[in-house]
Amino acid sequence: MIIGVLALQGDVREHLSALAECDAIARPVRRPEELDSVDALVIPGGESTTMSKLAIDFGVLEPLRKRVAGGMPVYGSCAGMIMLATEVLDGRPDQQSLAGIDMAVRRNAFGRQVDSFEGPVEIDGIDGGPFHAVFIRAPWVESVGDEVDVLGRVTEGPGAGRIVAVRQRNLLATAFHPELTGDLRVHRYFVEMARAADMTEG
Ligand SMILES: NC(=O)CC[C@H](N)C(=O)O
Repeated sequence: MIIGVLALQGDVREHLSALAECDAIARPVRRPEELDSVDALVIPGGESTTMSKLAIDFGVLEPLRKRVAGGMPVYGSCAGMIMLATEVLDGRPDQQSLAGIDMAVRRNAFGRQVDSFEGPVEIDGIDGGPFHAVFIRAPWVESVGDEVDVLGRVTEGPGAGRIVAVRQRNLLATAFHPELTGDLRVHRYFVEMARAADMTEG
């Protein structure tokens, strides 16, 4: 099983090394044929408006939408979470998303008060205590549909109570950046998700 990291823009290298540390085979994905050769995908943090524009330029937006709709396991962090949402609030009018997770996310939601902050986030299904979550011009999830599992919320500071980790079937998203803190638990969780999906597909 090979996990791709969407490498149009953003913190690609950090995700590749986190996945390697989880003993997963990982490689960057930019073009449709590279997407065809992976079984699962990580969409990194960065800037969702730029990423969506580059996805169109590289001809990979529609292929990505098809893979997401077809059940490929995807993990999106921060800008990646925005890319996975069905609805983007405070987005650019021409911003495109992959419409995988039935949720409305608000871009730069915490940023009205502070650019970045760090705090503890407990994630359902991941043991070992709360994450030290790093939020950088992060979105939060404003609302979710019935099929979405809320996995984590901010517990303190600006936006306490806001949803910042969700899962819908094979799609996982966090508003924070576990690839920046050396805590591999979210990546391990995703690698397990991807392996389980790979097994059921045969
Ligand atoms: N760290 C991040 O990924 C920031 C996300 C960025 N604010 C966006 O709108 O895409």
